[in-house]
Formats: sequence, structure tokens, C-alpha cells
Amino acid sequence: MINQQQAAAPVLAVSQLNVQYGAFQAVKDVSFEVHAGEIFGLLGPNGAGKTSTLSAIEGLLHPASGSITVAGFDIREQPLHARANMGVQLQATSFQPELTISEIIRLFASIYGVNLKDAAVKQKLAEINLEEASGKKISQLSGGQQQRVSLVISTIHNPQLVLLDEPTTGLDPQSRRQLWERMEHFRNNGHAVLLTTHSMEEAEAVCDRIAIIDHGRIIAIDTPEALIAQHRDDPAVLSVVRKGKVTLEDVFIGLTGTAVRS
Ligand SMILES: Nc1ncnc2c1ncn2[C@@H]1O[C@H](COP(=O)(O)OP(=O)(O)OP(=O)(O)O)[C@@H](O)[C@H]1O
Repeated sequence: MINQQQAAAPVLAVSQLNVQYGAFQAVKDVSFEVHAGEIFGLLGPNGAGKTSTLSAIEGLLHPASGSITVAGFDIREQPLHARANMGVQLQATSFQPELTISEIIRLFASIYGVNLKDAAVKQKLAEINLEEASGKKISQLSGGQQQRVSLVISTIHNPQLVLLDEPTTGLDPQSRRQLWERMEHFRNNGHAVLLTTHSMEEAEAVCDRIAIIDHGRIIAIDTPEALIAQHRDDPAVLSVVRKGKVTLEDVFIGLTGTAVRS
């Protein structure tokens, strides 16, 4: 039986994370947790440190200090266990161009040690409305279709945590909605989703909680609604409001400033 403490244990715990590139510190004392059944958004201007944070979680870079656990496994001490519990969305260019979609799904399933029968592959493709495309190559799909295939592959081993780096950039509203539904489906089945996005509309629409990161530091963390409520009367927020209604984007710009980052 799961006791209360186990039930409340975060799927992802990032504590006092510092990432350094030579003399430059890209991530400064970043701490946050993502729980089962939660979509958590990491928001920040260009160069804020989002991808560096994600890369540290994936174990792709060695942090200067701090700790990261996935499903209770330390990414540095038990990297295989930690990675077995996380799914990372890959770019379409990472997939073998000569294989068909169903072959790629089978290939990744076998890499993860998942025995996927033909019917299960069909079912996965049906879930993302791509049954007809099973014989196509990845380059023959639209951007939205490629993203859906990529999400299926990243979750093929049923990981507790899914990491998505700007998953909906460049998608049309229909494709974006469909991807949001896939994320929500995953969240509703008790998994944890961590995504980065530049779309405040997306963050408001799908994220249960968000962290705003700027110059490597988390400067705000809460639900989108709570952040709007807390900052709606800040002079810096009021000065950027358009059309009279305070949005998450106004709060984001109020907190991070109007200067364009290089
Ligand atoms: N390999 C690297 N070597 C040196 N500096 C790097 C390296 N990777 C990233 N940086 C720097 O670290 C900072 C954070 O970069 P990072 O890619 O994490 O930001 P980001 O928030 O993901 O930005 P974006 O929204 O533009 O993708 C930036 O100033 C970037 O130039």
C-alpha cells in the first residue's frame, strides 16, 4: 500500500541546481518539484537557462552543483534508473529517415525493452490519428504529425516523467490543441510533464504550475492564475497591459522586463 508520504513524493525534484559554461553561470540555485498528475511549465526569455536546466535533468550535462532525482533516482548516481523513468521528446531529424513511422515506433520500443505487437503499434497510431500514415517516412509528415509521433515515442516505455522542450513551436492551432490533449491525457493518467514554452497562451491553457526563470534564476513559481492575481497591480505589469485585461504575458513581461534578450 502507498503511504501518504510516498504518494506525495515528487516525480522530479531539482534542488539548488547550478550550471556553469566555463566562467559563465547559466543556471543559478534553481529548485523546483514536479508531481504525478501535473503539467509544469518552465518559462523564460531567450537565454534564461531553460534548456540548460532540461539538459541537466536529462543527464546530458554535468551540473556544477545541486541534485536532481527522477522517480527517486539520483540522475548522477543512478542514471540508468533515472532515465528509465523519463521520456524525452526528440526532434524529427533524430529519427532514422529510411524507416517508416511504424518501424521507428517498433525500433524505439525495442530499445526501451517494450514488446509492442502489431496491434499495439496500430493502436498508438490511431490515438494520434495517424493510422493511415504508418507506411510513411517521417519526412513525409507535417510538423504537427511529426510532433505527435515524437510524443508517442517519448512515452513508449510509459515513463513517470516526460520532458518537452518547446513542443508546439511552429504548429498551427489545430495541431497545437491536439498536442495539448496528448499532454493532458498523459497528466490525467498520473504522469508528470515538464515543458518549456515561449507561449504564455499555452502556459495558461495547459500548465497546472509554472516557474518563470530569468538570468538563470527562478523569480516566480505558482499556478498561472495565482501569479496573475499576485502581480495584477504591480506598476510594471500595469504599464504593459493591452486591451485592459491582465494576462500571464503581462505578468511575465512585468517580471522579466521589456528588453529584448540577445
Ligand atoms: N554550450 C554552451 N556554452 C556556453 N554557453 C552556453 C552553452 N549553452 C548555453 N549557453 C548560454 O547559457 C545561457 C542559457 O542558455 P539556455 O539555452 O539554457 O537558455 P534558454 O532559456 O533555453 O534559451 P532559449 O529560449 O533561447 O532557448 C545563454 O546565455 C546561452 O548563451
